[in-house]
Amino acid sequence: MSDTLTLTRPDDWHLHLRDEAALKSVLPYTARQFARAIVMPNLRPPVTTAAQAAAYRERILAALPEDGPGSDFQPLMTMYLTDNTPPDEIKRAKDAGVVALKLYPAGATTNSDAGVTDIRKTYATLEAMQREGLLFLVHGEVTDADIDVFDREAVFVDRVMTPLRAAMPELKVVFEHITTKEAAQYVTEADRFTAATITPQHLLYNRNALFTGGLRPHYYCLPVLKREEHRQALLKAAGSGSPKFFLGTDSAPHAAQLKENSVCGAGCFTALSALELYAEAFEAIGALDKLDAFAGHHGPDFYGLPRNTGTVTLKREPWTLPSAVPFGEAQLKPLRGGDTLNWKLMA
Ligand SMILES: NC(=O)N[C@@H](CC(=O)O)C(=O)O
Ligand SMILES: [Zn+2]
Ligand SMILES: [Zn+2]
Repeated sequence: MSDTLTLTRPDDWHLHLRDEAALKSVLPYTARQFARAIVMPNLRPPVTTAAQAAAYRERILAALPEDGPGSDFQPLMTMYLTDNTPPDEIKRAKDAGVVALKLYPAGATTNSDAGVTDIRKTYATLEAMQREGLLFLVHGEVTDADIDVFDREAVFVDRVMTPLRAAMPELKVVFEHITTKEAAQYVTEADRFTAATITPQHLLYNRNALFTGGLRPHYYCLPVLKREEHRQALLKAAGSGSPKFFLGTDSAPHAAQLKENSVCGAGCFTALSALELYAEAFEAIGALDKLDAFAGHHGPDFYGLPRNTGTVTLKREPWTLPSAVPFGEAQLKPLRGGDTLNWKLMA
């Protein structure tokens, strides 16, 4: 049993950085752990144009430390797809360095009001993306009122993913933050144009974590945690070594007072200890040797980007995760805050 784990410098392929003071508070945590991250566009208002994405990238770069660790962090920008994103915006997006567009089914999650009401309305724009080589990142849940919250992802596979793949076979699609055995199986069996990200919380917890000793808002994210059989399927997929599965934390900060509220916002904040949490999950299934490729190879390979050079080191060294950190004027409570973690990322 090794006490040191050396990994290719990893990237986070699904991240929420927010904006302004919140951005300044959370960015250093990710910049310390990851070389690059795919930055989600669900700001208020959402990042729907190439110009907005370019401006957001400048605000992120301006919030980075000037030198030292994390100063070379690279944000990879995305745009928020709406029913009305014009196909000719895709060329402008590509020229502005945008790498992907994001599907939020209207009403599915945090800041998704401007999301897509019917994916068929966006097909002309998706065709332009397929042509230009931009990726399509999907929050894979249907939002129909008659579908049980726990079934939203499995129903999405049948109703949206399957027809989408048939209509747009060479569009690279990332099924984001998968949570079910149905999604894991779909991606496993799909061709090389389909991949998925998996979060640390969906590898470490099943839905019991939401209710242990009372309602636990900091474990609430979307798609919501599922039954143990689904967690097992995700662990199997992540630990399989398949290049279709890669790291995407979905670290999604919400002020503590909005999590610990009568209506709790969806999102788990994990940026502070992301690699440590993944190491814990991979170790639990005896797959630590698969973490390097999951965290550092499969993502850039699928996106068609170079792998990072350099390495990071995790040591088996217990440390206590802070129970809260500043978040602009507010406070932010990390998932597992106050707990002792067994792995520690070395500076
Ligand atoms: N995952 C979440 O629970 N929340 C994300 C949105 C998302 O990724 O769906 C957020 O922006 O807070
Ligand atoms: Zn999402
Ligand atoms: Zn997300």
